[in-house]
Parts: sequence; C-alpha cells; structure tokens
Amino acid sequence: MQVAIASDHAGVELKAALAEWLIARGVSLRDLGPQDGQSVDYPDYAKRLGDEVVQGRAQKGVLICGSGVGVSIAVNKVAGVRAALVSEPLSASLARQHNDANVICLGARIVGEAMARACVQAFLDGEFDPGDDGRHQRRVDKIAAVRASSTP
Ligand SMILES: O=C(CO)[C@H](O)[C@H](O)[C@H](O)COP(=O)(O)O
Repeated sequence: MQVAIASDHAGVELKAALAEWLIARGVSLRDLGPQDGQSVDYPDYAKRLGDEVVQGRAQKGVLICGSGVGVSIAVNKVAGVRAALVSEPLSASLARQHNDANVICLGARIVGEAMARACVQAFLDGEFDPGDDGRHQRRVDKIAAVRASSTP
C-alpha cells in the first residue's frame, strides 16, 4: 500500500516525525511537502494529497495543519476523498470501519507526536466493514450521492 503525507507550515515538524516513523516501519510513503516551515496555504497541499489518493498514486493519505480543520475542509472538496479529522485512535479506527475514510487529518497544535502516531496506526490498520446488512456501504454510497446531487 502506498501512503501519501502532506501538511502546511504548522504541520511540517509533525509530518517529518511521522514520515520518519512510518518509513522505519516499512511503509511506502510519498511526502508531498512542504519541506520547510515557510508559510504556505493549506488548500494547496490538501488538493495535492487529495489528487494523489483519488488518482490512485496512493491508497491512503495523512494531512496535517495547525488544527487539522483547514486541511479537512479543503481535502473533502476533492471528489472521491473521504477525510476524517481525528485526535484520538478510536475515531481513526471508526473512520476506516464505518466511513471507509481514505484520508485522516491531524492538528499539530492539538495532538502530540505519540497521539498522532496512534491515530495514524489505527487508520492504517483499520479495515472497512460494509456491515452485516450492508448499512455502512449504503451510507458511504450516499456520501458520494450527496456530492453528485449538490448544486453550487
Ligand atoms: O486551517 C487551520 C485552522 O483551521 C490550520 O490550523 C492552519 O494551519 C492555520 O490557520 C495556520 O495559521 P498561521 O497563523 O498561518 O500559522
């Protein structure tokens, strides 16, 4: 599985720490930047990562900004992205199990490195469960239908 990671300036240190940890654990990782702490605009990196996922160059993505809110709003505008903003591992796991999330968003000014690692681990380990009656799949399908039927 290919994993992509990106951030804005507020998330660049946490991104570097997570990237080092993931690579050490054998994860195939694409770091989409930025590479330094110069101020950037989070929608640019959110789009870059969202495109990477929906175009199939990565199967999952990790996005980081100061709060996680900006990147989560932005990346959920990319058709096919289901991004979850999380700050603890149960939500990260449920985002996979129930929502088939393909991106998680973290706030570097909200969570510490250990909690961020726990969230990423739960997200990468989690598997989508369509539900014994298909209810989770039906709801995920309805998310796509909401987008398809929305007018600007
Ligand atoms: O979008 C955000 C807030 O919801 C992110 O936390 C950004 O990282 C933050 O806005 C960046 O703020 P800065 O003052 O430019 O560092």
